[in-house]
Amino acid sequence: MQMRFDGLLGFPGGYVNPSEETLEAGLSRELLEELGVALPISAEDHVDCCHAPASSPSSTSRLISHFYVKKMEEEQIKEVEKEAASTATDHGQEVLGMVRVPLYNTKNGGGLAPFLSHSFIGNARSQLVDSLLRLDMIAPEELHKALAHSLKIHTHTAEDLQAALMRTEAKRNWF
Ligand SMILES: O=c1[nH]cnc2c1ncn2[C@@H]1O[C@H](COP(=O)(O)OP(=O)(O)O)[C@@H](O)[C@H]1O
Repeated sequence: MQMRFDGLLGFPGGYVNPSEETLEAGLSRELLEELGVALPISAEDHVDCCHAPASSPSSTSRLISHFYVKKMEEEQIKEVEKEAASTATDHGQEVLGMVRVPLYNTKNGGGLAPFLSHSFIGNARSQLVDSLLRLDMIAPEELHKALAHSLKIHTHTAEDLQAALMRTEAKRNWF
C-alpha cells in the first residue's frame, strides 16, 4: 500500500475518465506515475466495483470505484519499491512512500492489528481485508483477531496523543 499526500493509507490508483481511456489503461498510467513502473493491467485483474461515497450527505456521486488485484513475485515487488522511491514522478508529492502490510500478529498485539487501526482513504481498509481473504493470504481467524484488536487500539493511543498535544501547547506558550 502507500502513504498518501493526505496522510491516509490507500492503494495506488486514481481518477480515470472512461470516455478518454479504458479503466485498465488509466490504471496503468496512474501506476506509472505513482510506482515508476509500467505494469500491464488486464480486465481479468478486476475484482470489485462499487459506488464511491458522496463527498457530502446532500450531494450525489457519479464516481465508481474499481479495484484490481495483481499477484507479483517478491523480486518484482522489490523492483517496484525501488522505482517508487526513485523514478516515480509522484514520489514525495502525491505519494509519500510505499508500505508493506504486516501479515502477522505478534504476541504483544503488534503487526496487522495496529496497521489496520491507521486511517485509510475511502473503503481501502475493506479492500485490503477482502483481498487478504480472497487470496488466502492469512487465516480468517488471524484476520478476525487483528481486526477485533485494532478496534481497541485508538483508546490506547489517546493518552500519547494527549501528551503530544500538551507538549505543543507548552511550546506555543513560549513565543
Ligand atoms: O485505495 C483506495 N481505495 C478506495 N478509494 C480510494 C483509494 N484511493 C483513492 N480513493 C478514492 O478515489 C478517488 C481518487 O483518488 P485520488 O485523489 O488518489 O486520485 P488522483 O491520483 O487521480 O488524484 C478519491 O475519491 C478517493 O477517495
